[in-house]
Amino acid sequence: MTTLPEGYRVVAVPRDRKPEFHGVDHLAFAFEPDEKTSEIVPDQLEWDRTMAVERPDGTLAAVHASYDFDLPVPGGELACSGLTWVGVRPDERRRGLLTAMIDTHFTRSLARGEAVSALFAAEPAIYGRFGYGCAADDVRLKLPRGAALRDVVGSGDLTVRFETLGDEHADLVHRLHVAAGAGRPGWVTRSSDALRAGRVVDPPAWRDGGEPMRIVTVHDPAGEPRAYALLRRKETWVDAGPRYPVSVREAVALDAAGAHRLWSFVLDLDLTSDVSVRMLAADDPLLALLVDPRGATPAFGDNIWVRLLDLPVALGARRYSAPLDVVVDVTDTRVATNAGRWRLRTGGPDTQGYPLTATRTTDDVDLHLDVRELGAAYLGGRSLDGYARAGLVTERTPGSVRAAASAFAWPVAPVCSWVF
Ligand SMILES: CC(=O)SCCNC(=O)CCNC(=O)[C@H](O)C(C)(C)COP(=O)(O)OP(=O)(O)OC[C@H]1O[C@@H](n2cnc3c(N)ncnc32)[C@H](O)[C@@H]1OP(=O)(O)O
Repeated sequence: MTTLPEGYRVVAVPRDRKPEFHGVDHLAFAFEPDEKTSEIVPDQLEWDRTMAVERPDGTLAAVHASYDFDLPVPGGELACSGLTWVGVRPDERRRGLLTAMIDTHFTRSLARGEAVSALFAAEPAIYGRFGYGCAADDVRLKLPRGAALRDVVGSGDLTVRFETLGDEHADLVHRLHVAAGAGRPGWVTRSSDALRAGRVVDPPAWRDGGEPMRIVTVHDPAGEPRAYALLRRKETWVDAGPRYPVSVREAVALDAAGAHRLWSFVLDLDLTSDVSVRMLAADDPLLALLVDPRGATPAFGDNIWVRLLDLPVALGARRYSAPLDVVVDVTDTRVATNAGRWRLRTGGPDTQGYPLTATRTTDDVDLHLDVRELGAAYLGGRSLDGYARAGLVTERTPGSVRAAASAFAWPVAPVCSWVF
């Protein structure tokens, strides 16, 4: 049932309505790109996945879009609808427009065979009500210049290049990004040429007084790239001398030696005082290598949010860390086909872990939970046991929460390294 005001309707937005689509987003997010920025930044939207709410007079009141992604999950991956560009005109807020768009998004995603949706939340209070669970934390650091790292064998054999980031780096960045994230749940890669190109653009308006974006690449003795960081320094002088901050947009490494060489270089740039980096996995090698992690003032924030749209397909697409046989009673107020009792039973393990089948059942319930908590636990980085302690998962059969928590947990921490 639509929540829209009378006369409003959800419509698809073709590319020739791009200025109107962008116009709503500019009002919602309070920005207006200059001409040069619009020229430089590629159009990353997929125009068969752009939707809006149209007012009775034919103008647009709200927009959203999605990307066609493959979401890496523990031991596998599956088709995922990456919700993005959600915006409602300020004078149309709190009239149910987002709610209507979410229902459209779910219906269209399911029709395309996308069993999950994922997003980054502009504000964390928005999406839980729609069944999205925050499935990963990321770590943010502010490292003092010269922060010491533990030794890694082979780091000294690697060489570093420092260049201005340009279109010519798009391929290298994409290749290393894909390879470095192999096996990491949540590590969505840039799935189109436009998204790949968008990662290496740097319009002057984005620089906030800093230098153009640079790229540090680390190479093995054969010249093959092993790691990169995209970063910007900002010229800053105080009475005591230079205090340039360094801001890292993204840093990935294929192995420990690459990570060590990369960070050794980035942490030792002349004139600088500190290095800020965001969106690291909770088990990123940098955190293990730091001699004084406390000195890096670690903070964490919500990273990727996941929504199960087709429960049996989604749960069947990943692997599990331990055998499991439980009956869960799932509440889902928006996708009725997910709600109710499911038996989750694993089969014999393969090389990735234990496969699982979710089947309808009328057997007694072992535990109750909402689809939001299932989404949060889906990538293996959030504990169902922790949610039970918070009263968000209810155990009927003693031991069932612990069993489910052990099975859903995964040894590699989930994270997505970029906001889509
Ligand atoms: C994936 C992404 O793209 S994230 C980007 C999201 N966009 C933005 O933050 C841009 C600025 N904000 C907006 O455009 C809008 O305010 C939106 C999209 C956040 C919400 O759109 P609305 O049409 O106002 O939402 P809608 O009226 O459907 O609200 C549904 C419910 O969510 C609640 N809600 C909506 N936005 C928020 C919020 N930012 N914080 C807390 N609650 C919220 C509403 O109060 C309402 O609650 P209720 O059902 O208890 O009454």
